[in-house]
Amino acid sequence: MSDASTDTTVPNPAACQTALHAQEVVLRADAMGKEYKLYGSSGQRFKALLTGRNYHRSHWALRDVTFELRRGQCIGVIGDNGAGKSTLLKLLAGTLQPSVGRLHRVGRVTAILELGAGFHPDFTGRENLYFAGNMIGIQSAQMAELEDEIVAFAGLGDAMNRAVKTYSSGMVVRLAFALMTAIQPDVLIVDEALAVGDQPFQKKCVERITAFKENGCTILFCSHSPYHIRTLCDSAMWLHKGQIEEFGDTEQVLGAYLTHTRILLQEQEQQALGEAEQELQDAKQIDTAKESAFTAASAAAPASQTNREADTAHIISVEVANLVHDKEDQPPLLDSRDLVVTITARGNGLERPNIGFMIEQSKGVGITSLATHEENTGPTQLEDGSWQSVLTFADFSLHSGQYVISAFLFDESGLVVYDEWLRFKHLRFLNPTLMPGLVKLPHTWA
Ligand SMILES: Nc1ncnc2c1ncn2[C@@H]1O[C@H](COP(=O)(O)OP(=O)(O)OP(=O)(O)O)[C@@H](O)[C@H]1O
Repeated sequence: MSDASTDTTVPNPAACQTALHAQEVVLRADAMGKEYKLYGSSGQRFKALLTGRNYHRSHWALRDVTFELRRGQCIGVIGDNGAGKSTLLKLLAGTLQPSVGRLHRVGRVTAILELGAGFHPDFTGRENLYFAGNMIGIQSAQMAELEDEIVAFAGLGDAMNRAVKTYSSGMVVRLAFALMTAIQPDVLIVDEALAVGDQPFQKKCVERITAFKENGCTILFCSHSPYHIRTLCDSAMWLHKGQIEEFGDTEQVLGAYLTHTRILLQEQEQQALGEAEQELQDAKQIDTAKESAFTAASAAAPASQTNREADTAHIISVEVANLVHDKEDQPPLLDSRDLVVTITARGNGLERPNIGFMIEQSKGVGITSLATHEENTGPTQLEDGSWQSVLTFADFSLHSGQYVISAFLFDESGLVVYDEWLRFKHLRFLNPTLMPGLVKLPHTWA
């Protein structure tokens, strides 16, 4: 406990901007650790208080964490559930104190962690800008200048004049994000915030974070999405059981982490081998239900009038050509050498969306993922305004087996996932070969 310290110099952004320069260390953690004391009961906690003796079990959520962040770096933090990511972010944000080690922060650090935590429920949205703004170092005079822009970004209209306790959680999130990012900080700490709010708002959040990055803001970004980390971050940190397992180039760290998760997955699969067949059956039933529900909805109304809101971007259909339902108890057979998948989607206003595709073995081993923004080949707009991509694998090279297809709809930048149909279409493929393995990859012999 004794040697823990947090050293914080803050909120004068203008002064900080001039004081800082590229390559300057804006945040340094030195042998930092966080211990949680776990008591069997409140009685034990009480006894410990009275007697000063230890009645707790120690749980180190983080141990020996040492790293530094330089100005302009964008770091993605990944790790399994319980690896210590949130704990690290809270320590860096200053909402938790380290049990051991030191943390040195320079400049304005803004954390988007527990959105809305600083609002007073009885104050209106507008009053809360001044109230909560004050708590994060924005004085009234400065807030008066920022107010219009924050109100416009939050997009809450007249609700700004209602008490925050009457807001939905989505509205609180909008107000909180708009407020927290009204001033570009030196360090921005974001915990999965891209997953909040509705589609257009998510997009605005991503655009704002990207703009901060381009302006030299240091960003520490925790996400379960390797895609977001790959796209936004130049370095990645893999936390494992409270310690830094790897820290460095995004691709290398993501590669190591994905290998780790694949091994975990395989181990789980081995254990659940017996259950897998059952799952397959269940998944098939869900497919059939989803497909027939969709067919019914489409038959009843044009796509734009199904039970989704017309202005919400979404996938309309995923069709695989040449599937033959030849066996009752098995997924349909691909009766062709080519796999041709047609994905149709409703976009968002005038924006040209992007479309993604993934194929896995039925038991969960990923084979390949593709997306139009990765290959600069966006979908085509149809006469009714929807968007369509047709993906063809000529001479499909997978070996015989059962596979499952997922489809994704992204925004124009590829950073916001508008819709996903996970493990939606199951199929069987027969490709007799004498050789073991999963796929015949393109190759040459010499
Ligand atoms: N307040 C607390 N008291 C006791 N243990 C805690 C507390 N908060 C977190 N922990 C424990 O610390 C460890 C790290 O938790 P943390 O929330 O930082 O992990 P995480 O990587 O963010 O997980 P997830 O991805 O599931 O959000 C976990 O074992 C968790 O159970």
